[in-house]
Amino acid sequence: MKRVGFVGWRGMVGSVLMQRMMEERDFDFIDEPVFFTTSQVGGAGPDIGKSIPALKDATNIEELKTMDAIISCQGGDYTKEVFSKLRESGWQGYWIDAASSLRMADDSIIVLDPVNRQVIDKGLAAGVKNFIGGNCTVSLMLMGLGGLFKSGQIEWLTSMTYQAASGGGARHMRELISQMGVIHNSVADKVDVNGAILDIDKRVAETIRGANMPVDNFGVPLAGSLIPWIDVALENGQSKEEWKGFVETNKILGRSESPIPIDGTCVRIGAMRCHSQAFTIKLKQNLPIDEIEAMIGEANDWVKVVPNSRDITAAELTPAKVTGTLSVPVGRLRKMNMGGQYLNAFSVGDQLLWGAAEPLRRMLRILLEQA
Ligand SMILES: NC(=O)C1=CN([C@@H]2O[C@H](COP(=O)(O)OP(=O)(O)OC[C@H]3O[C@@H](n4cnc5c(N)ncnc54)[C@H](OP(=O)(O)O)[C@@H]3O)[C@@H](O)[C@H]2O)C=CC1
Ligand SMILES: N[C@@H](CC(=O)OP(=O)(O)O)C(=O)O
Repeated sequence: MKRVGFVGWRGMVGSVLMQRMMEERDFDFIDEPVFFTTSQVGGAGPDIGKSIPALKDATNIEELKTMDAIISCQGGDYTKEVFSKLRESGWQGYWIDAASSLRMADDSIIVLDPVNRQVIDKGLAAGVKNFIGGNCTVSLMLMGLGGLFKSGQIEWLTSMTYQAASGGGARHMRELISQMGVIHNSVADKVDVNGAILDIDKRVAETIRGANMPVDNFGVPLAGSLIPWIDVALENGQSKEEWKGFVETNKILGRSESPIPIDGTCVRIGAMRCHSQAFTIKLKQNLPIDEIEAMIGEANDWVKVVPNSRDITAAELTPAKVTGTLSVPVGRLRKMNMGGQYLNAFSVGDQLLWGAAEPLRRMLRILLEQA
């Protein structure tokens, strides 16, 4: 692969992508990395340990056309503005994208190679050129429960999510921290000197509801609260985030013709960058728990079964533990009161790594290694 273009490399997802590409020495496989920008044309690109040209205009189709592959973490608006013009110009290169805009298009594949490498390979052989990263909750669910999906044991599944602030972008992460600070400041004189808890609680509640809470990005307080709605509303009452759980999962698994029913409620909580999910899984058979644990744990190198005991769960199955790592722990595995075919599970994963940047990085690497 001679020339690879990078768009959106300095954003939050793009920065994690750059970090991972450096760690894995992916740039060693690229003859000419070219960095683009929508705002800093002519400026300096990132330090990747080899010389690169000055930043190029990410909307210049003639420049983009000279790339063998382009990887974009710039966002859906950019993709909508540039992608079709680029294809209409006759460009035949590979397009790898973090944005959701092209995910459900017939000529694109949603990439998560530890789960759907066969779908990717088949697509490459058939000449598919568009490879899109999946929604973060979907990718993290499949990294965690991939073994159960692969075994064909899932009849249906619900996912109740606990999604981090980072899913909204960097400004949302900052706002969550500011909200936490405003809350603490409102009771600092009482909380640190053992003040009466009901007075503290009253002032905290007033602060959370008050005009001083910074809510420009979330629209409402998240710290000390939660938001049981992510993304826009659909006519059937689902949020778009909930809709993605069904359509994207089945597309990734290559079973859009005979889809597995999946639904749930997506909730924003005050974690920084780890999404957690609680699952109710209806199995096709009453399998023993140790068999289920083996299926889950053997599916890929990153999933880790956490024993269903309190201390290990509290230590291992949390955003605090997982953040910044590629590990995807799955725990709380137990049969439910509804019967032996009903399995409870809980997973945690970093939504900027497996949820966003890592599947893109690995797709680029697949292309680089086959070139
Ligand atoms: N956030 C998430 O969890 C996920 C996001 N995605 C997709 O990735 C896209 C990008 O998301 P995200 O990385 O959060 O977006 P960011 O807002 O962090 O970055 C997007 C672009 O904003 C520009 N920008 C302007 N000011 C700054 C600044 N101070 N620092 C860095 N960049 C700046 C950069 O473009 P330029 O250099 O051209 O100015 C950058 O590439 C999303 O729109 C979405 O489609 C996908 C999965 C998860
Ligand atoms: N919607 C996700 C983040 C995201 O960017 O999703 P998508 O790539 O499907 O637009 C969240 O808020 O947590």
